[in-house]
Amino acid sequence: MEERQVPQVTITSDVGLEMQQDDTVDGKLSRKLSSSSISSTGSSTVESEDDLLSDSETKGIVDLEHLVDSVEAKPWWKLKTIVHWPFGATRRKLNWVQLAGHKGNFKAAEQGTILKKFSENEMQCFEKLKDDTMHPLVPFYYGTVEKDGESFLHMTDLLANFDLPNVMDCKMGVRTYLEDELVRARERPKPREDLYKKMVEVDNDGPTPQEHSQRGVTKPRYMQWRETMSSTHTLGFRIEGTKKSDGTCRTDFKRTQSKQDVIQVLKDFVEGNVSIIESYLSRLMEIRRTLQMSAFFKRHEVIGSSLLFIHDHTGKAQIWIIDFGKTTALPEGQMLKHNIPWQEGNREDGYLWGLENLIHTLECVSNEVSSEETCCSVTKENSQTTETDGQ
Ligand SMILES: Nc1ncnc2c1ncn2[C@@H]1O[C@H](COP(=O)(O)OP(=O)(O)OP(=O)(O)O)[C@@H](O)[C@H]1O
Ligand SMILES: O=P(O)(O)O[C@@H]1[C@H](O)[C@H](O)[C@@H](OP(=O)(O)O)[C@H](OP(=O)(O)O)[C@H]1O
Repeated sequence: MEERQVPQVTITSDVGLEMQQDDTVDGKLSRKLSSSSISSTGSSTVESEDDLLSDSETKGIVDLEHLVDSVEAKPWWKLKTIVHWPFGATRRKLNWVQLAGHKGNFKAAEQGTILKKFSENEMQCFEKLKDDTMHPLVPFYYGTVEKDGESFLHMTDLLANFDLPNVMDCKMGVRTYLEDELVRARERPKPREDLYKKMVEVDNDGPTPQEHSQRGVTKPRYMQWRETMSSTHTLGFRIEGTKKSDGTCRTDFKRTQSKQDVIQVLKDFVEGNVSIIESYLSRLMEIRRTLQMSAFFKRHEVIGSSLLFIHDHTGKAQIWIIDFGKTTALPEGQMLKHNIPWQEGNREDGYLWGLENLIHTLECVSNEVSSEETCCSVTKENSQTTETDGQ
């Protein structure tokens, strides 16, 4: 698969953002996304499908606009829920990568924090998560901030404590759209040309003859196609993107479907480092334990949420649960199992089933890497024996 150089984005607290390389995202010129492309913030539930635009250039290294005018200048925002705000900021550098989602959704903030475009739904999730066992698994949430009528969610930048981090976004669950979206599309089908184009780019045989002739596909149809093309359908998770410390960034995993293909991507991501794999495995098991105990998790349909894997050369490896834009509360008294098949109406998301498969897939990576190491050391020993024999 194609690998692209990642432009280094340097963010400083006093001078804002400096691009050290060219302003490209996945090899194309980055551009501002239409403000209507905010469906990931949860607002798609109230918009008709044709109000939404999509952007195939949304993933990769992003030009994070810094909203702080200067360290000395009076900050423009109004903190609604202040937990902690380190105003005595010092100059810092940050290489930031956005592996999924919509471009323009994130802004740089001070000292290890970022701002994400406000979504009422996600905000409510963060508020509820404060009192849940899942709290240590999600970015720390500081509250909302406002600027010129635009609101943001202020949270920990999970990359901040890593040195040249390797990052991977893994979208969890067997379903990536809300049941509501399906109902709306059925009542008022709105074929979208942008989604049609994205589909054709990957597979010209993807659209039906009718979709070809109208040059449009509906959102759920596109999302379902994405699920079946990738491992979402078969494994309950899919890799959205990876960025490695050497600067290579890959977001072209739309056809990464088989377990063996996923193993290959994971292996490449961890570069055969057994200790990193072990750290990730133990964190995944901790996540599984925590989710099984979480009241929040039981009472929410978790759609489109990702596990963000981060490790660096120091051996530090961690995973967090991110993106609650489409995580929605169930009616009072209803609970989900998260590991049974989805049937329209039951709102099951297959999250725990996907997590189980992800753990198993990573264990396969561990086994493969270990057996390659054993195989290598046996080969080495043999060649040493041969060399000695030959002397
Ligand atoms: N707290 C964080 N710290 C560091 N990186 C983050 C954080 N939150 C998100 N990211 C980066 O941004 C990407 C997109 O995040 P997220 O999924 O929250 O955005 P989104 O626009 O809601 O996405 P989608 O449209 O898929 O719902 C992630 O893949 C990750 O690379
Ligand atoms: O990964 P792709 O192939 O680029 O497809 C996008 C991806 O599935 C996003 O998760 C989705 O946003 P939501 O999760 O917010 O629905 C977006 O919908 P959109 O085009 O309506 O924004 C899709 O276009």
